[in-house]
Amino acid sequence: MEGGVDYLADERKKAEFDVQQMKIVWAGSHHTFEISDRISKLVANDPAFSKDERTMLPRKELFKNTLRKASYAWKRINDLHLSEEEASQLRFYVDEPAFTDLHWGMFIPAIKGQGTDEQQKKWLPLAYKMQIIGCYAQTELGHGSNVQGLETTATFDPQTDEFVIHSPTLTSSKWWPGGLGKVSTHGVVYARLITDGQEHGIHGFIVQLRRLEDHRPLPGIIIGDIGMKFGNGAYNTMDNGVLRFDHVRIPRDQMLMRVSQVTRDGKVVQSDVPRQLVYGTMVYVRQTIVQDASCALSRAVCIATRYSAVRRQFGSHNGGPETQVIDYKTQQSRLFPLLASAYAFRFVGEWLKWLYTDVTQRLQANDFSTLPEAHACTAGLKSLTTSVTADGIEECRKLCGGHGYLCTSGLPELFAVYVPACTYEGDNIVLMLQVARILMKTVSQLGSGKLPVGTMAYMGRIEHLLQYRCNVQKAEDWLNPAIVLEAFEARAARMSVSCAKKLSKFANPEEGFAELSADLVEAVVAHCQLIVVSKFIEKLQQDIPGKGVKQQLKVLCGVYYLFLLHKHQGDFLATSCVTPKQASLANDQLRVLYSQVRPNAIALVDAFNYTDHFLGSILGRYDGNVYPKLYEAAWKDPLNDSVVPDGYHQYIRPLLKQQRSAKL
Ligand SMILES: CCCCC/C=C\C/C=C\C/C=C\C/C=C\C/C=C\C=C\C(=O)SCCNC(=O)CCNC(=O)[C@H](O)C(C)(C)COP(=O)(O)OP(=O)(O)OC[C@H]1O[C@@H](n2cnc3c(N)ncnc32)[C@H](O)[C@@H]1OP(=O)(O)O
Ligand SMILES: Cc1cc2nc3c(=O)[nH]c(=O)nc-3n(C[C@H](O)[C@H](O)[C@H](O)COP(=O)(O)OP(=O)(O)OC[C@H]3O[C@@H](n4cnc5c(N)ncnc54)[C@H](O)[C@@H]3O)c2cc1C
Repeated sequence: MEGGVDYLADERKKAEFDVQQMKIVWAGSHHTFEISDRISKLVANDPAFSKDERTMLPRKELFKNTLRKASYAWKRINDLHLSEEEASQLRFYVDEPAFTDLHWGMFIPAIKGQGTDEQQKKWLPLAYKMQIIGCYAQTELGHGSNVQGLETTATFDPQTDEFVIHSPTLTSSKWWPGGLGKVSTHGVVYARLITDGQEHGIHGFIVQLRRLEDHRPLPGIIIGDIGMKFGNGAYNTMDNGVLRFDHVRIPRDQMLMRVSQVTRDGKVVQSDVPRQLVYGTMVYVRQTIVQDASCALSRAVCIATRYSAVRRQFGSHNGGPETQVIDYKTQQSRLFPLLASAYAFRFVGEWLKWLYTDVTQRLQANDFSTLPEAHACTAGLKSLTTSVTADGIEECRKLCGGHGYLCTSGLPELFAVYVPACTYEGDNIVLMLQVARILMKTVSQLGSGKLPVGTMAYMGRIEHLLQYRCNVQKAEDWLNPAIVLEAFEARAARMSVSCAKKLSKFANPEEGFAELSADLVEAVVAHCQLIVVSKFIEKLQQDIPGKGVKQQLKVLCGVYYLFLLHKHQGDFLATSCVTPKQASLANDQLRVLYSQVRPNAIALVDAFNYTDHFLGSILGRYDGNVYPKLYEAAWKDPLNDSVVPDGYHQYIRPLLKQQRSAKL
């Protein structure tokens, strides 16, 4: 803090809860708090990880700088003997998308999830020591969402006991894989398996792409970067790549064979593992993306909240200070639901991590019963949380007025880095439609004796939910979690049943599904919002120590669900889950909750425990010392290196001269 002055000190004094305890709730445990606190400071205090110039660097320099940081991070991880958890925190706080994200986040998980024990034994030690660097090469120029439509082929040659990997068309070129363009030595490449002239669907293959000696592509491989992406700096630190194969041969044992095996004589043997496990890495990453959504959103909210307390506009009385913009009700009604959503996504992410761990343990014991639930929850929640977060970051930029548009606010880069999350790991609409299929299947099975399970269990009470009438009579009734849950359950169930009824009128169900897809997506949103609300409410049933901490979380939970109710009141009214009067009472209660958040707002964002380095934002500085730092930063722009700009003599002077002579 400059001169030790904390311009937000008065705001911090207003807090009605124990911020230190809230930091632990946010981190998930004492243990994770301690690690994230220590590692974030370690990164922040190391000048090698500085990120000042990122938005101004040309691509080549930017990329080289990322390589430098990634290699230095790896050195620190080894020198300090960091655990896997600490190492992943270090990469997180370095806060620069890099090939290492794909190596650790997809290449290794793909081998772990789809490789046999033998394959894992061979490849994982090399990958763990980074003696090979891997990417996840699935998407092609012509096909991304439709995985079954991929064109790359892997044809078994029984003569040599090899697969021949080939790109038969331009559209079969691999296109997008991160880390592929310039760095990866290996990839898990997804291709159509062909043996004896027969097709056997999409499978993963470990393919070496570059020579380990000099990094040149292996024969038959064309490889490069796909070009600049949205924004300055941002995701351009990543070498998303293009890759073509011209009959590249790999040994048979490099097909990932947990799901199916190809024998020496070219027979395909299915194990008792479901074929959907080929998609398992995506389920894993979608789960991590839900956790990341709370990080990205909380970061934007932290910047917008601190700046809203610093910024003043209008309302000065007798020469006194103007009003802090955070005190405007409109500012609160845009900002506080995002603050509440950040907490909501944190808790649903925590729960999803638990669900995923549970599913993984079951899979290891050959119990595949919970795989559809894992697919539905990861697909639906990935879509919901990334869409809200991407929109939320942009809303935070607007909440910061003009200064939010400056790169030094940190928000443009955060948005540019974050927004592809709505597309990668499954386009959000495509994933919602996957959940819609599962919802419609669940509704169609009601009454068959097969009880819905997991997050669909509420559908088992369909008779009751179809008859439900909300009995809210006064605004405070909306603070009762049981009432809220039932209203959200009834809305989701009724929207699904309504879609199912409409679907049943179509002779061809696929045609009906396509025709009704926009309605189905709305039903899925209602279902996913119910999951988030219910997991927030479940969190509040836990023992949460610390003065006022649980109370603050209750307020945020109320803001989260009442804001949703207000925003989607069309759904609630159309399905007769609430009356117009009850919807209006919900909004009254929401305003009361906003005023309860107000004194705690700064402390609630301090609880994220972000360093100024990680936030990367002058507007979001911990000390609130915004104006001098903005002023100082402007002078560092390369345009200000000279008083008279380059190009003056060539372009400005002749222009001015011409104007003068025209006047004369
Ligand atoms: C400066 C600021 C810095 C700030 C930084 C801040 C924040 C950073 C934030 C986040 C970063 C976090 C992480 C980053 C990580 C990654 C980004 C980088 C990499 C991205 C990688 C990728 O994108 S990899 C490619 C991903 N591709 C996809 O997701 C494709 C989507 N398509 C599909 O999944 C499928 O094709 C499909 C599901 C849409 C359809 O498949 P198909 O086989 O045709 O399925 P059917 O519809 O016929 O269904 C068959 C049955 O299978 C079931 N099923 C489908 N999928 C799954 C599954 N995954 N698991 C289990 N089961 C599945 C389906 O339900 C059907 O079941 P039934 O037969 O029972 O009906
Ligand atoms: C930054 C970034 C990093 C990536 N990293 C990787 C990586 O490491 N490895 C990798 O393999 N891939 C990667 N990808 C690719 C990514 O997974 C795909 O782009 C993504 O799955 C979306 O597929 P698509 O591009 O084919 O979109 P499309 O499917 O072509 O989508 C275009 C539009 O069509 C709509 N649409 C498509 N199908 C339907 C349907 N059935 N019904 C209704 N609407 C539909 C979509 O909603 C969207 O609006 C990355 C992408 C990005 C942007």
